[in-house]
Amino acid sequence: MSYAVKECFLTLQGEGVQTGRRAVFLRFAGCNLWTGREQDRDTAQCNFCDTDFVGTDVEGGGKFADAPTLAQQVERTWGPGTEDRLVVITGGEPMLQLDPPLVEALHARGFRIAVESNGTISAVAGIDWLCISPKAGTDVVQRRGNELKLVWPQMGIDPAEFECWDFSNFLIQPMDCEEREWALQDSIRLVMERPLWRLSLQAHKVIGLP
Ligand SMILES: C[S@@+](CC[C@H](N)C(=O)[O-])C[C@H]1O[C@@H](n2cnc3c(N)ncnc32)[C@H](O)[C@@H]1O
Ligand SMILES: Nc1nc2[nH]cc(C(=O)O)c2c(=O)[nH]1
Ligand code: SF4
Ligand SMILES: [Mg+2]
Repeated sequence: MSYAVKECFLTLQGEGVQTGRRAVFLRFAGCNLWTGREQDRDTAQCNFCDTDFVGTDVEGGGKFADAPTLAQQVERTWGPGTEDRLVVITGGEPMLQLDPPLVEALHARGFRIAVESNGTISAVAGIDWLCISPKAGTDVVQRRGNELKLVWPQMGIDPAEFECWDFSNFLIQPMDCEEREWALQDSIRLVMERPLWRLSLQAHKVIGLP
């Protein structure tokens, strides 16, 4: 299978339990909950997205004919060193494209594979760190993973409904939006009330990394 990649770049993981780790970000183009066009945002199933995932035009992006070619691009982006290699596969929705051959090709090059997914498509086997971020009104089928990261606030979602799902970590991430100060304060309130949850700030935005 070929892969449509928006961008591929080196940065620090800015979200969740792995915050601060050096990682190659592989961002796939396309999502099943929004077209990515601003004129469709209001009617989309997910309408607070902070990411441009349309096209294959940014640094390291493009169409990749097969898994080894794409894994080679990830390896090139990591640079020298074979220790502690980490790739974070995101999007758009990565589970539209991530498949067993790509998992195998990345593992063969010594990468641990982290994935950021909305959970509406079952995750492929072999992922080393799975982050699921549920969106209100969607059918989340992937109810097991390493971290559940809920962007907050979202109308029509009660965090309590996730607490029996099979995750090792539960995170609340304030929504980056016009009302971000209110989103932060309400996230703090929620974590204070429900100590199972931890606050995830988008550290990369604070320190000015992509
Ligand atoms: C751009 S999404 C791509 C991966 C996947 N489609 C998903 O939604 O999990 C990456 C992460 O950013 C989060 N996110 C998106 N928009 C956000 C916003 N405005 N504020 C805070 N987090 C946001 C998502 O919930 C997800 O955890
Ligand atoms: N530095 C950095 N960390 C991130 N963690 C999750 C991201 C995403 O867009 O999926 C992201 C991102 O876009 N940049
Ligand atoms: S599901 Fe993820 S990529 Fe898709 S629109 Fe929502 S936050 Fe953005
Ligand atoms: Mg991002």
